[in-house]
Amino acid sequence: MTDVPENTAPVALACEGLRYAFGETRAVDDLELTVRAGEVFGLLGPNGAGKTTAIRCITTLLPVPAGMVRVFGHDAAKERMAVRRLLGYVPQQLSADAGLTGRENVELFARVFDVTRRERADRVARVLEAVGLTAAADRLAKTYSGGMIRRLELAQALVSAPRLLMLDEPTIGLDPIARTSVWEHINAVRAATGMTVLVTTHYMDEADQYCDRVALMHRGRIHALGTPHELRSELAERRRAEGEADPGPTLEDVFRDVAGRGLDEQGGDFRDVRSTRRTASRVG
Ligand SMILES: Nc1ncnc2c1ncn2[C@@H]1O[C@H](COP(=O)(O)OP(=O)(O)OP(=O)(O)O)[C@@H](O)[C@H]1O
Repeated sequence: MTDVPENTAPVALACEGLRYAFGETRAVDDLELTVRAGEVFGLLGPNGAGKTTAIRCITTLLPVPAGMVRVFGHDAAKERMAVRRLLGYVPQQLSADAGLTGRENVELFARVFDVTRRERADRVARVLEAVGLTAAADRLAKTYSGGMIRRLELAQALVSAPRLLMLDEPTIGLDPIARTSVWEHINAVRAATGMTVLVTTHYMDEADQYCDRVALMHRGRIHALGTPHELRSELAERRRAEGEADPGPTLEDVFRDVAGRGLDEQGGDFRDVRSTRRTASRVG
């Protein structure tokens, strides 16, 4: 499905016919996606849908063997460094070093991203403040809770002042209070900077609450796309037409409707995701 939203903001991310296969497995299969500048865009889908693979292609960690990925007009296959400079990325795996303090962790990223020496201390202090870690900045990361680790990783990704922030399951394994806190910090930075956010999550309630638009991905492709409200309304409408009395479908109902039986076949159900992030428990 090609998406050209009415939103006239510049295109932050465009994937056209993106494909990536691991041997016989087509992890990403003709992916078409347009994310506008300033959006919080949710890429949803069951385990194995291809979300992480797509993110790795966009972040240039995997090549783009077929199709096109553009980040603010830069071709991810041909202009890898230009794309990397525009991106912040928080992967599913742990990216913070438990043996360093919060501040040292962020400083490391600032150096990797060539933040000038003159700017560095100030920039590091600002992102630590933006994620609510100023008071804990000089404690070792191994003393942090899972939620603090996630916010530290957010600070690491923010220190290069990215225009597109990519978050792969930023709240997995966190308690509801920590989840809310992570989202509040993401939203505050987005409001302050106009940054675009692409996020994957298995939590439909979060997607509904915090994403401007969502795409439901299944077997490498986008099967539904719109605002959470639009997707819920479409399903409600369809169910009414079929004579089904429905109190109002949730985004989870939409997800089940789209993915259908495929979920069971794959053995992956977003509600059954128990793959609690190792990082938080290991370090937190
Ligand atoms: N390194 C790899 N080698 C072989 N197959 C892989 C590899 N990484 C992913 N795959 C396969 O590619 C498909 C897409 O996986 P991917 O991790 O992108 O899905 P996902 O939507 O991010 O899943 P999850 O929600 O569990 O993170 C799956 O069938 C997966 O088994």
